[in-house]
Amino acid sequence: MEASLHFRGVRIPCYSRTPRLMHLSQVSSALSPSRSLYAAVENACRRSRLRAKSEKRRIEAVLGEEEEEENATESRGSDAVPFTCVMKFGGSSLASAERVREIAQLVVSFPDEKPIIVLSAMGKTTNNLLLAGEKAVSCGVSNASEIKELSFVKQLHLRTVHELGIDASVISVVLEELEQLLKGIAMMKELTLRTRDYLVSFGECMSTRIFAAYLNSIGVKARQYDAFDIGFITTDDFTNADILEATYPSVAKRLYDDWISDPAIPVVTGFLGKGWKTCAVTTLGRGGSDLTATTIGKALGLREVQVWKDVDGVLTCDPSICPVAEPVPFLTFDEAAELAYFGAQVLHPQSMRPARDGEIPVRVKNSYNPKAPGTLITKTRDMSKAVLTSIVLKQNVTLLDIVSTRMLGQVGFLAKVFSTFEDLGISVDVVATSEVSLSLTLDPSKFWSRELIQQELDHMEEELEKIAFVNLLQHRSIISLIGNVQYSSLILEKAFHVLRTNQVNVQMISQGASKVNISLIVNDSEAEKCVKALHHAFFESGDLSELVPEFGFGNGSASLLPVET
Ligand SMILES: Nc1ncnc2c1ncn2[C@@H]1O[C@H](COP(=O)(O)OP(=O)(O)O)[C@@H](O)[C@H]1O
Ligand SMILES: N[C@@H](CC(=O)OP(=O)(O)O)C(=O)O
Repeated sequence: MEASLHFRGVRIPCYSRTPRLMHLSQVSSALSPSRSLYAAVENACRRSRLRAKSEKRRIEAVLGEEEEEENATESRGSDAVPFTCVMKFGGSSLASAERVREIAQLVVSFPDEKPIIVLSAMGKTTNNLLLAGEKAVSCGVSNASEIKELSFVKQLHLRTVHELGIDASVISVVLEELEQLLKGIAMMKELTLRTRDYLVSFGECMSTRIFAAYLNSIGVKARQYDAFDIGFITTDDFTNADILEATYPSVAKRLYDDWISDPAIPVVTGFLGKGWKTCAVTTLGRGGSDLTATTIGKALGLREVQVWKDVDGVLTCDPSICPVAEPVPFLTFDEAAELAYFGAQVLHPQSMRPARDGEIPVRVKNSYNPKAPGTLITKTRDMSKAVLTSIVLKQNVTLLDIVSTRMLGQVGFLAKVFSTFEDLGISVDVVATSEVSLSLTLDPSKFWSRELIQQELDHMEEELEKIAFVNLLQHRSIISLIGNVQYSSLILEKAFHVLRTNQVNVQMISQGASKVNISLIVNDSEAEKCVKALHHAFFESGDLSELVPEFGFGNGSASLLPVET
């Protein structure tokens, strides 16, 4: 089993190099300032570092020239690279032939850009493939071809190629293979995580083949790439793989070399990689194409990564909860990462990491409304007039209260608790602690990771009960207030006023040393009501500036909008 450590939904694998280890130490400072907790985190870091070193040696042995290639990439420099940006289009932008046409027009409407295109699967293809796989397990081989979701996927793609006037042969082999795979699953009567990744990969493999063929058919030279064939090397954690450092030089070299020998717009599958030990297709977790895009951006040192969505940028709240949510014009990588970790579906939780490391600006745009300015995510921004940026809701989390069974001052209590989580591979989101007690949240839905099922929760409880009294509370929600924690008193005062008015009792609060996030834990049943009320108070009533003397009076909510640096 691969050793790994989870904090705040972030998996820190043993392969990691410095950036992720640094992230862990940043996370440690986000926790309440308890020495024992720091010690626990430090120990975990040390263990992880040692493992990372040995893994690094193994990877380098496998990949041989990694360092040389890295230097070669650096010396090429961004000026010499024939690409200026990544343009990533998600499933919501690619739901039909008409949308494919519009996206192609959008790509060519920026003549100054030399893009690398990253695509997700069309529409709801990934969900349909997953459902088809689940049905195949129990439907019997002779019925596998008739699975409703398979027919839906087939029809969508065949109709699309037909309507675009391109040859169906670009996807017919892929579709045949897909059907064979479902028959195989039906025969085996099981769907492993590895097979599940292979199954969903057909979505991105088809959308990119169709898009590249369409660009070529309208006279725009394009070349399709499967990410797993061009150097996207990942851990072997199927359904939630991590990109390994070796990916950056490999991908840069392949795209660059191909361009030099035969220039064409690259159209790359998002979401997919190749496990470094198994060599099997892996996926980067749901919504992982954003991460593919920022990885390519960093690999080639590009000017910008654009992620095209179906909303006008990152919004002040999930629009399905608050339809009046407004776009946030500017964000820092830290704010965007926090927003994504804490459940804002608009960005993949890990996607900011390569962008932050490579300092590549990320622009979130609306493919249905390209003129809208969107959200620009950069390393820094002027925070002097920013109070609250966005409210994020993560539902169905589990709250765990742990109280040491020993006396006050017991050495190593927190270290033991955290090593239990490490051993069980359980991800911790929010933590509040005193010397002998600890409250934390776990995310059982973990849609970008394996399921934390009841059995695992029971096992965890059993382990922790060896050293502590444990109280497990399910169906809780984390409301994250992303913004300028310099104004935390103001934010908290207002938030608590709203919650008190709505007769909601906050069960846990965590601000820690994070500069951008205050988390409040409430019951699931009250969560949406709270978010709506908070959004109304912070973003719809427009009087927040009056509470911040240095902002001056009477500026209204507009004065709270961030200013680009
Ligand atoms: N804070 C938020 N800002 C913007 N969109 C959000 C936010 N929270 C949730 N969403 C949802 O995220 C969706 C966009 O993300 P996603 O579906 O992953 O796009 P794509 O599939 O095109 O990559 C939006 O349609 C919106 O409903
Ligand atoms: N198709 C994959 C990967 C992805 O990134 O999708 P989207 O960009 O549509 O969220 C998924 O549905 O998870």
